[in-house]
Amino acid sequence: MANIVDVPVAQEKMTTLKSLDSLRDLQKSPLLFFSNLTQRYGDIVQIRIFFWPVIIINHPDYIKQVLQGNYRNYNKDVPIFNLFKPLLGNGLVTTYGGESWLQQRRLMQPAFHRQRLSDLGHQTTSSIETMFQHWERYALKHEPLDVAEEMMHLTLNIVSQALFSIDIHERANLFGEAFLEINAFLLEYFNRPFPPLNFPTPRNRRFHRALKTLNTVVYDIMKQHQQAPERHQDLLSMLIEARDEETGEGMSNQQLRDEVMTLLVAGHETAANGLAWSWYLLAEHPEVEQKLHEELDRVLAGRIPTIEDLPNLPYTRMVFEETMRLYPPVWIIMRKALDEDELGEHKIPKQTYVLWSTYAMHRHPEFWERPEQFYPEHFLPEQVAKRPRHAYIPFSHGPRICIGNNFAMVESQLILAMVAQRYRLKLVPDQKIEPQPLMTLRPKYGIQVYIEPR
Ligand code: HEM
Repeated sequence: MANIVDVPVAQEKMTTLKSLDSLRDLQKSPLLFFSNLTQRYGDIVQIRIFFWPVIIINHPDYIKQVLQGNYRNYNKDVPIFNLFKPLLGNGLVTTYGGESWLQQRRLMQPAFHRQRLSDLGHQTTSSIETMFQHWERYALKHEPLDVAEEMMHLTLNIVSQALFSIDIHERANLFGEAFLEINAFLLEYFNRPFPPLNFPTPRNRRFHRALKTLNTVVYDIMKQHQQAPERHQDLLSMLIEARDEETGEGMSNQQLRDEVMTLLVAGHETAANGLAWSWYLLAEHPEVEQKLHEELDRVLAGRIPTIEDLPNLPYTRMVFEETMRLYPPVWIIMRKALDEDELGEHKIPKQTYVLWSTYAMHRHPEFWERPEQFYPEHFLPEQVAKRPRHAYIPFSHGPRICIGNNFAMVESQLILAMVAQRYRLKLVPDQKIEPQPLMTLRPKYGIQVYIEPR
C-alpha cells in the first residue's frame, strides 16, 4: 500500500499568507498568485487564506478524484460560492450538493438535452442579425466599440430567449450594468467583509439597489410565465409545472427566483467572456484568423451557419476551445472535503478546502505543447487523445459538470462563425487589455475594436 503523507505546507513568507505582503499579492493578482504557487511548490501544497487552511492542487489526477472519483465527499459549502449567495441564493450553481442538488439537477437536465437545443440555432442567428444592424453604423463611421460589452448583450439575449422565451433586448443594458456593479462589489466584499451587508453604508446601499434591479427583471419573467403558462414551452414552464414526487408540492417562488437568476447569470457571462477573449486572440494572431476565415469560406460559402454545419467546422471549435484554455471563464474552483480522503499519496483531512486554478491547470507545461501560446492545434484529435481528460476543465467534469456546456459550445461556435464570416475585428491601438478575475475572467477595461467588413 502507498505511504500516505500530509500535504506539504508552503514555507516561505511570500506564500504562507502569514505576512500582509502575501495577502496583498493574492488580492492584487490572484491569477499570478496561484500560478506562482504551483510553479514553486508543484502540484499540491497547503496554504492558509485568512483563517482557512486550503489545499491547492494542480494535477489532472487530483482534480479527477475530487470531481468524479469521490465527488460525494466534496461539496460547495465554500467561501467563493457562499459569497454569491446574496445574488444566486440556492440556485443550481451555489447549492451545496447532496440530495437537494440532485433533485434540482434532474428537474432541469431535460431542458439541456441535445434535441432541445435545435431552436437555439435560430435564436442565436436571429440575435446576431440584430447585433449586426447595430454594428453597421460603427463599421460605416469607423468608430470603435467594446466587443466585450457587445458579447454580454448578445449572450444575455440568447439565454433569455432560449430558456425563458423573453426578449430582454431593451433591458440588457440595465441588467448588464447592475450585474457588473454586483460582481465588482462581491469581490471587494470578499477582501473587506466589513461592515456586513445589512449595514446601510453607501457601498451596501449601492449593492442593494443593483440587486433590486436584477430582481425586478427576474420577477417580471416569472410573472409573465405564471400568468400565461400555456403560452410557453421552455425551461421556466418546466420548473413551474414540476412537482415533488413524494409531497406533490411545486417549487417555492423563492426557489424559482434563485434558479432563474442563476441561469441568467451563469448562462451569459461565461460565454460572453470566452467570446470576448476569442476576438482579442484572433486579432492578435492573424495566422489563426486566416485559417478560421479559410474554413468558414470553404464550408459555408457565404451562407448563414446552422447547428448542422458545426461538425464541419472543427477549426472554429478549436479556436474557442483554445481560448477557454488560455482564458477559462470560470478560472477557479473550490470544494470542501466532508470526510478524510487521499489525493495520490497525500492525506486530505476532513473539513479542509481544496482549490484549483483552472487558469494554472490549463498552462501546466507537462500537458501542453505550447502552454503560453495561442495554438488551436492543441485541440487536434490526436493531441486531445494524448492528454488526461482532466487537464482541460473549462466546464468542470463529473456529475456537477456545467449543465449548459452543449448550449455554450453551440452558441459560441455559431457566433464565432457568423461574425468572422462577415467582419474582421481590429484592436484599437494603445489600449490596455488585462484579465480581471471576478466571478468569471473578464477583460478589465473591455476590448475596443473597429468593425471592418471582410
Ligand atoms: C463558455 C461558457 C460556460 C462556461 C465556461 C461554464 C463553466 C461552468 C463551470 C466550470 C461550472 C462548474 C462550477 C463548479 O462546479 O464549481 C459550471 C456550472 C454550471 N453552469 Fe456553466 N459555463 C458556461 C455556460 C453556461 C450556460 C450557457 C449555462 C446555462 C444556460 C450554464 C449554467 C450552469 C449551471 C446551472 C451550473 C451548475 C451545475 C451544477 O452544479 O449542477 N453555464 N459552468
